[in-house]
Amino acid sequence: MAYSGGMDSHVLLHFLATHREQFPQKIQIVHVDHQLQSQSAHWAEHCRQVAASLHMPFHCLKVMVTDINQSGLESAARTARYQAIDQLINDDGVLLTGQHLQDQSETLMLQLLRGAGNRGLGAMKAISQWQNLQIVRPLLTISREALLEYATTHQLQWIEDPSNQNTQINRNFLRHQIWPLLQQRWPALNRNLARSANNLQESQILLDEIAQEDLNSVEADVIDGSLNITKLHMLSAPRQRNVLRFFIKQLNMVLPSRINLQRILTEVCQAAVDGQPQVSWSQYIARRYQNILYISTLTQHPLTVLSVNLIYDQQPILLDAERKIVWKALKGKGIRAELFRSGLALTFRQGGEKIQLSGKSHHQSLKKLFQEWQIPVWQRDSIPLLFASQQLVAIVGYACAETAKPLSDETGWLPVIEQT
Ligand SMILES: Nc1ncnc2c1ncn2[C@@H]1O[C@H](COP(=O)(O)OP(=O)(O)OP(=O)(O)O)[C@@H](O)[C@H]1O
Repeated sequence: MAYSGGMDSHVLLHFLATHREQFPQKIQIVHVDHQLQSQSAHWAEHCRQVAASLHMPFHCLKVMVTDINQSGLESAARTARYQAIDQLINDDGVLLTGQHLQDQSETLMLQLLRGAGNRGLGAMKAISQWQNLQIVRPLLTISREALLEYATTHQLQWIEDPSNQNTQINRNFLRHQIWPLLQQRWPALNRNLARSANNLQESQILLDEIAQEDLNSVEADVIDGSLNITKLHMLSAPRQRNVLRFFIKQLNMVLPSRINLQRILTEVCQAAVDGQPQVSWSQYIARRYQNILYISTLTQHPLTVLSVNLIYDQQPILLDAERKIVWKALKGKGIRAELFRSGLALTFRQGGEKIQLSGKSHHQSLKKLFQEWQIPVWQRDSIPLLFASQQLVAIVGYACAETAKPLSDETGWLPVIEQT
């Protein structure tokens, strides 16, 4: 469980420690030292002592908080914290955190103030996923007053982080300046707002169910990051936006702003078929090739493979951070073993390449083949090519040459691209 040293997570820690025999899994305590304040090492020590006094296993992880400009300090610290904890927890472990009812209602209000859509307004889920990390929030329906009562009854000693008083931070401004006033008028404020968040979470489930159906109808392919634009246009405008957002989330990408989402739908999807419109956001890009919308990560094409001069065996070859070439042994197909003896050269398109494809009697230009296979223009330069004695013998992932083929009862080697 994530223990900041603050009151809420201290209550959770104390409850878990005093009821540990009721939990089948072993509970461990993790504190993250963000190193953002001068006292942070003292807090870490305080947390270690509290955990030791309750005989709980304790880990302290030090992190560097970066990328503050884009997301704000609170969010950058959270990302660094989750990344560090994710490294610590096993695949079957879950992380318990101490957010409570007021945290939930404040989150809803903060999302409302930034003009969030349905998903953001659903605020925090009792069980959610951050990359591979499963996060459980057992206190989400419990009021801060009830937690304070527990902490006082058990004489807990917690840390008051001075930055919690800084009303330059939006959440603190709401908490200290706005909430007391609202609560005077609406004593059930937190429960009511949390109920709204729950209702919105439920609406989101329905929207996701619709998006899931629509994903099939637009022939979305998560491996390629592609979908069919004609099919997309058969949906109503809100459904187009809904399915596109859902798809981008499935690709594990940051969602574009509403404006950029709309630009994808108008500028990219409605452009002339031969146009090359694109919209980029964060490190992602949406492009169109013919009738297909492609959404991908903007990667610099690394030419590291050029350091692999010649290939003599069927070992996997690392192309870049995401791709490798592996060899599939097949009877009568691919590249015959003998060609490896003098070495295969691996490179990318330079222009003017020709190949006689397996089963064909004539040569065709690579450019024509790429067009015929409808390979998006921007992907063409990153398709690995294999040469044997200056002759193109394989367009990796697509086809091999007739001249490289083994005899029908001989084993050949088919180069295939896999994710690393
Ligand atoms: N430095 C940290 N180390 C470990 N867990 C943390 C840390 N900061 C926050 N958390 C976890 O995230 C939850 C929410 O964080 P938030 O910043 O809202 O709380 P806090 O005011 O710092 O602490 P608390 O919620 O314990 O009073 C905490 O309850 C705790 O479980």
